[in-house]
Amino acid sequence: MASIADYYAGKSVLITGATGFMGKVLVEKLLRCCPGVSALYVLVRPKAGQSMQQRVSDMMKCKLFDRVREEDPDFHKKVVPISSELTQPGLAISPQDESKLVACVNIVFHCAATIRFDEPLKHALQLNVIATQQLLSLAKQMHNLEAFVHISTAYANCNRRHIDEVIYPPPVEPKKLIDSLEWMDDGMVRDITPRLIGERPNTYTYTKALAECVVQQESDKLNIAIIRPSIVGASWQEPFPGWIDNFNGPSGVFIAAGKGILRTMRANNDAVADLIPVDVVINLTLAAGWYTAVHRPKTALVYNCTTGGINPFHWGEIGECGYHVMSTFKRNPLEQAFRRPNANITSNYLINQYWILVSHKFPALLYDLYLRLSGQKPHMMRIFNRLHKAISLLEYFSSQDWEWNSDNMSMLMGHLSPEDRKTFNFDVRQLNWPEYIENYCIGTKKYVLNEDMSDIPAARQHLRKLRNIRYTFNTLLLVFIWRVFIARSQMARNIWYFVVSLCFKFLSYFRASSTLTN
Ligand SMILES: CCCCC/C=C\C/C=C\CCCCCCCC(=O)SCCNC(=O)CCNC(=O)[C@H](O)C(C)(C)COP(=O)(O)OP(=O)(O)OC[C@H]1O[C@@H](n2cnc3c(N)ncnc32)[C@H](O)[C@@H]1OP(=O)(O)O
Ligand SMILES: NC(=O)C1=CN([C@@H]2O[C@H](COP(=O)(O)OP(=O)(O)OC[C@H]3O[C@@H](n4cnc5c(N)ncnc54)[C@H](OP(=O)(O)O)[C@@H]3O)[C@@H](O)[C@H]2O)C=CC1
Repeated sequence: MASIADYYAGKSVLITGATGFMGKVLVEKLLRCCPGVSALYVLVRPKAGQSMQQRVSDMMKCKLFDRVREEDPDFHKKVVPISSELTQPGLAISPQDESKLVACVNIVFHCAATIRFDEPLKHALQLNVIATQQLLSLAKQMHNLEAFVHISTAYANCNRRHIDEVIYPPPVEPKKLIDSLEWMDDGMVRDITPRLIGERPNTYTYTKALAECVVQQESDKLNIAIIRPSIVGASWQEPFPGWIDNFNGPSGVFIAAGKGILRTMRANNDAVADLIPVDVVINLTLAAGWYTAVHRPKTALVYNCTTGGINPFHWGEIGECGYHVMSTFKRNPLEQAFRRPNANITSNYLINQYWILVSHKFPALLYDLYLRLSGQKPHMMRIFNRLHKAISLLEYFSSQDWEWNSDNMSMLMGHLSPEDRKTFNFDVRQLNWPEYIENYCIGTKKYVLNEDMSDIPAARQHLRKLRNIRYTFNTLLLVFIWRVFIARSQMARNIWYFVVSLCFKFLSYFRASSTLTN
């Protein structure tokens, strides 16, 4: 049987969402590990004053492509940008481009989506569901299509605790919802959104569930695979450890903790933190494309691409006295930290609220006061308000536990040759979590914040300065408390002397007993 790279040789691949986090890794991996691939057609829209050609060419200049660039300097010639706005009728693809795609595409990878948790329902529906429907219509016209791979999310069915590799009945028939929302104005849609999404936390997971249903409706006409990754994080191994380029999911949280801004977050210490490295997801996706095209399963196969059932890692381990994240950021500090990194995880709502007040709001207020007094514009409270909004949207996922069946992942691994298992490794049993989290944190510093590792001594010096400021502040606070509350009242003074003499007695006792033992 042909290896995965052999299978992709000579094939034309269509990719949506190629400029996104996962799309980029998919493009890079295909070009590097399937050098025989004929062409990658990437559907891209112009954005922020840049043409789609410019965007794709800028994308391929980024560090992620360094390895493939070294191996084949002409790699970019295989990437063919196709202008497309997925929210428009016909995906806004020109008739010429459409004919080209219909004639030559062999495999489709549909990665594009809005992944925002606060997306208005109409827009999430337009992009995540209607665009998927339109892409499927285009795919059905393709003369040589062998596989259609749809990227969903493991949280599409987060209203369930146990999630099998099946497509569950949708919360509503997608067509009915599309027809109803068409005539409603934005205000009306906003009002009924909570009723519609029901037990799901946001429009993202809701529309991704509807998209799966839309994909299933075409499964008798196309060879379909659905990939459901959990929380996609930085790369584990490829093209190098720790590659990440955005603030989504845990990345923003790690950065905020590393900057000393985030001090507390609500999570269930015993719940599984189902992170999955992006390179694992992409390796599985490419292998699933190969398997779908070669084996042509009778029904659409769903792959829950998760780690919890195989190599579980828990929120408590991330926050274990802030062990991995905090120690990494203390050794490799982020530049211009607000405070020394020291974040804690708690499942208790009240304790979390207390720390938000004491460790977030109070320092922000003090800092803004300092900025005001020194004639600068205050901004810290605004940053904290944004942080609290983001955290409140993420806490749903860090406070609960899900159990995903990932039999199809194991089944697929069983079908790979030993060589393919190495090249397209998605065996997460080998993942060493502390090492992964350390590389992840360093990756946020290097690739998201674009900070230079050579500036670490200066950043450490800054942390030392912050520690001295804290010591000075605490001493001043103690003196203030003494002067205002203790020095003025005889009773408070007596209690104070009592506590101090008790401490002194304990100290003398321990010193004496340790001298005796020696
Ligand atoms: C140390 C203890 C840590 C313990 C806990 C650790 C981990 C976290 C816990 C939970 C993670 C759960 C994640 C569940 C994922 C479910 C899986 C999925 O299927 S989907 C993918 C996940 N999707 C997301 O993560 C998207 C979430 N984001 C949003 O929805 C929005 O960004 C928002 C949170 C609603 C904020 O929207 P807002 O309009 O306010 O901001 P923007 O997004 O437009 O950003 C504006 C600007 O700011 C930059 N930015 C964003 N976040 C940060 C940040 N944390 N720090 C600094 N800067 C940030 C952003 O890049 C934009 O910049 P620019 O304008 O230049 O592009
Ligand atoms: N990141 C994660 O943690 C997880 C992601 N997933 C799924 O993986 C897939 C990829 O996610 P990820 O890479 O993180 O997402 P990104 O937000 O990084 O990328 C989204 C991609 O979709 C494109 N896109 C968005 N709107 C349009 C539009 N109107 N027309 C054309 N293209 C558009 C974006 O293009 P542009 O650059 O022009 O904006 C971008 O290339 C999604 O389907 C998501 O649901 C699943 C589980 C977890």
